Amino acid sequence: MMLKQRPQVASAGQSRRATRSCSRVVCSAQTTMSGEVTIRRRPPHGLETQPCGPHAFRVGGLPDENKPQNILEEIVWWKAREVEVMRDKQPLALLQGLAKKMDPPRDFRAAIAAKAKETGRPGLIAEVKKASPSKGVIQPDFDPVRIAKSYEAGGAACLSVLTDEKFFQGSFQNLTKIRAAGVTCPLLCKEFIVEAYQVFKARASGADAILLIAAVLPNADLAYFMKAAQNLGMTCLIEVHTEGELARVLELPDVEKHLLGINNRDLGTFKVDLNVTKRIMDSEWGQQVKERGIIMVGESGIFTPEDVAFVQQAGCGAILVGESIVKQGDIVAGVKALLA
Ligand SMILES: O=P(O)(O)OC[C@@H](O)[C@@H](O)c1c[nH]c2ccccc12
Repeated sequence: MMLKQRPQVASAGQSRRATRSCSRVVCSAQTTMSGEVTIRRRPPHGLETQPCGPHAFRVGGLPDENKPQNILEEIVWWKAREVEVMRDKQPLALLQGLAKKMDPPRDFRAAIAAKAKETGRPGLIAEVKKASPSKGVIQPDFDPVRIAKSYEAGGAACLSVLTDEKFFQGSFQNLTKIRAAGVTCPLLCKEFIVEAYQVFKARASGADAILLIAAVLPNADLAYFMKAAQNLGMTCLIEVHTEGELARVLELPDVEKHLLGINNRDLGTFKVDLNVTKRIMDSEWGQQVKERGIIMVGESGIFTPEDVAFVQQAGCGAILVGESIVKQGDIVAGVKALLA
């Protein structure tokens, strides 16, 4: 099959100008087509200038460009520090040893494909989610193991477990606990991965799959983390939010062996719009996803069976759902109703 050309990517000079002219918001028109990474991995004047990490020391009075442009950038800057601290407590060599001793990972992609085939509906990745930066606490009565078991009983194909502590009130221990409780669904480690260290941490905590965010990671990093995950037997869910990002990630080697996802939530503005999935799947890049048989996951803002039908119609073979099911009194019934 002929691979079509990627949309024009703005030159480095153009994109620097664009970043400066819209400092605090993500420039949707610009990023929709280019697919270039606009998230900066470090504050321009260094991590010591940020209120992140365990060190109270902080340089004040610096220019605005040293403030994160949106929540995603703030999270990524925090992660840089968090990983340093984790590495001090648990060196990589130790983690690699632990990862080796784990039971082999389960096939995340196959579980989704099998469930979709069995039910004729998109395979559900049900998210164990206590809180989020946009909604605050979603489920105050948060028992991760009870929630995970209910998701499985309700018919989820796979589970997603948020491990970020600061912004989502999750933890790696939740992942470990859910795995130890005998849940058989494959587990996705929902983390903001910026270092290979976190890939090993995910596997050592019992994950079968990891999330990689195209808005944060250029293709060289995505390819590297995909290799690291593959070497450990894990699958990747590569998340995009624009046509340009999709065009870019479709060039990654072996991408068919993994999953792609479209996040309906703009992580710059928190706006959720299911039409993002429809628009991207209707583009020539969405067409390519269908032709190459890649499983696309519709992510975020899915509340009703009509929403499920809408993203299925758009071409999604799977859905990633948190809020609408985690806040149900009867989670088993809630999952069944969503998939009805
Ligand atoms: O709670 P919702 O709207 O159903 O969304 C779930 C999931 O898609 C969302 O939590 C998510 C999608 N991509 C992410 C990346 C990081 C953190 C969280 C996410």
